[in-house]
Amino acid sequence: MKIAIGTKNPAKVKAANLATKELGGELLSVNVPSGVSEQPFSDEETMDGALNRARNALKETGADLGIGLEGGVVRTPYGLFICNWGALVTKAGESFIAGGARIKLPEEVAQELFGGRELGPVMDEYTKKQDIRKSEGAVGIFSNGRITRDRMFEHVMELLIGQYEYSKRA
Ligand SMILES: O=P(O)(O)OP(=O)(O)OP(=O)(O)OC[C@H]1O[C@@H](n2cnc3c(O)ncnc32)[C@H](O)[C@@H]1O
Ligand SMILES: [Mg+2]
Repeated sequence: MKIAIGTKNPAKVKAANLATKELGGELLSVNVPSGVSEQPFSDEETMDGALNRARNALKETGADLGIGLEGGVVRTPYGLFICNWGALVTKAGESFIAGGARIKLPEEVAQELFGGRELGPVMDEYTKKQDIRKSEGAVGIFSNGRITRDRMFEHVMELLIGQYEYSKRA
């Protein structure tokens, strides 16, 4: 079985390794367009991004399964929260979707996003570190390291793999 993930981001690829561990086969990673803005601003847009990445990864590689993981933000009455969505699509055209953990962004970070900036560079500036999005992520920083971005996406992967398995049960 060939499984393709639509990104080269190491935090996402690390999480996607769970698919080959659980289902067997090999993992391919390819950079594909998400078809949504660089900084998705709603659940719907972030879900679309995840699905597009999964479908594009499948198309690009001819794999059996395609995976897309996408990060975004959502406005709530309690502030701006990060949101995360994953999609798994099969060659036969089935698709599964699952969501990940949410955590509120500090007001000063949220203001930068409302100003049109992307979370990735804003987080690097805020933490004075480089490429936070490829390691612990905003979720790791603001949860004091308890839930890192790869672990958060691993949880999404468990939900995707589980739904796929459930659909195949005898
Ligand atoms: O290479 P890709 O797969 O695009 O990985 P990415 O880190 O850019 O991830 P997304 O496109 O899914 O995320 C959309 C935007 O939100 C940023 N982002 C999302 N989650 C983040 C996190 O946990 N920490 C830092 N930046 C994050 C990210 O850098 C983008 O600007
Ligand atoms: Mg991106």
